[in-house]
Amino acid sequence: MKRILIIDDEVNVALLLSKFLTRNGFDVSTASSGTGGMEALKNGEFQLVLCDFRLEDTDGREMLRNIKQQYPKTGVIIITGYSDIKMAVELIKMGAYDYITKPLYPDEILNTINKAFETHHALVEVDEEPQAAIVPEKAKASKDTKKTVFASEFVTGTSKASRELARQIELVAPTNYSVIILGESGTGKESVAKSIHLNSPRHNQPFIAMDCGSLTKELAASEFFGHEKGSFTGALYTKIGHFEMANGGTLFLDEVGNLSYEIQAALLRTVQERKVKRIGSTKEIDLDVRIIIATNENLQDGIQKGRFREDLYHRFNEFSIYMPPLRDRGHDIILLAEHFLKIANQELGRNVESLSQEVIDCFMNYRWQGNIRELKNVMRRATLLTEGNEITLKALPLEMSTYKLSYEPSSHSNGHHSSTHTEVPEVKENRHDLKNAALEAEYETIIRVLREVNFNKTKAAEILNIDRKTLYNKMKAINLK
Ligand SMILES: Nc1ncnc2c1ncn2[C@@H]1O[C@H](COP(=O)(O)OP(=O)(O)OP(=O)(O)O)[C@@H](O)[C@H]1O
Repeated sequence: MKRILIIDDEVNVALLLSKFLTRNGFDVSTASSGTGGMEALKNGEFQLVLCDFRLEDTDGREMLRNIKQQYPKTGVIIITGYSDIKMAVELIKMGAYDYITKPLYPDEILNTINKAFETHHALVEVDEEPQAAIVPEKAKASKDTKKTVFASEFVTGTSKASRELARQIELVAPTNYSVIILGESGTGKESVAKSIHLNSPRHNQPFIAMDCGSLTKELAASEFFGHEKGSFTGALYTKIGHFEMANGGTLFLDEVGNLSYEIQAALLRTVQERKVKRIGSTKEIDLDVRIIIATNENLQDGIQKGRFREDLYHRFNEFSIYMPPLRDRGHDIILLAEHFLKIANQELGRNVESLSQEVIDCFMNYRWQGNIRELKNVMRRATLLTEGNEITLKALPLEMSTYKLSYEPSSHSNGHHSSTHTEVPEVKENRHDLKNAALEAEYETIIRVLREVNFNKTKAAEILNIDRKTLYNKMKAINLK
């Protein structure tokens, strides 16, 4: 029998909770003070303690500390009077399994308790395994590697905006809060979602990213909830949905603003009930998934126009993070550029060392509509095009060189400004010139294909459907040979 101890000095609350949990099959005892609670723990074995944060003789923090010290295997859920993210972080860091806020909703309590028991059960099993010492170590090593690899790929930045972003990630990561990440395309929303996951207690569970922007109405339900073989025409195999895949971990939903109203309703139901059923199945699967969503449009606007459900928005919006556009991240632009230069050097077997002052000026003043993703592409391409040690304006896309003509170099331009104009490739100032656009597209395609085939020109020519000689000529024309 699963044993629970409720510690609450509001006797009526304790009694009601006790009755409700007993009806649901638990063996429940109650205590009305901290001292009484510790006494009860001494006399009986409890797997779980539900403890009110405010007690007459002590508080939840103190109780948690004592219980964790004396009964480390006992799970603790704290009941608090109000939702306070700082406190949630602190309690979870101290080892609380979770916390519930008042007013108490029976379903929510039961869900949290059931989840806690599942985890508790798993822990006991690991402890009792003969190779217990090896299993957790292995698990720890792999999750630590994941974290380390990600940390080496993620540039935190030093600008005010980046420091604030880092602070918010640190604050929300350890909790179970749903998070909305708002920001322009390419600002790093998915990277931040991953960072939250990897810094949360779920870090060794799956992180599943789902691009809702590309989902058709027909496919969406299947993608979210999965389906059984034969449940509709075309369902040739059983498919596991993204909710199920992410179970225990984090589900990241990108571009949620594009989901149809029906799917939004189904999503809300699943999130509320914490259960999922594959299409064509009657079996309900319990879910424990943290949801992080991203959008580059204003969801409030979607709500007003009746395109996005307000209840779903509030369900997701337990915490929101605003991603700064790259152009507002000051010197981070250069830190990121240098980071991408290092990666491109490794990928392309190059040894390009730095950016010229003109390139730095251009980067600091450019609009970066594609944000970090655009910078990453620009750096990859510039590294490929650079023969010497330093990336110069010549290696930047036409669009950027043209853009350069419209900005005033910043004060740290080092006096090299006058020479830059001779280095700028011949481009028309009209950015919408169709010929430029066509050239640009051709350029991008050639580089992409060359990379895909590891710079094998015969293969590249085949894919591009041109003869080798034409490819050579084109490569020469764009400085690639
Ligand atoms: N802080 C960072 N450090 C290094 N690379 C980053 C960082 N943030 C984002 N990137 C890289 O920039 C690219 C775009 O990032 P990401 O996909 O997270 O952006 P996004 O805002 O989710 O984009 P979209 O709106 O198009 O879905 C990715 O290749 C990612 O690896």
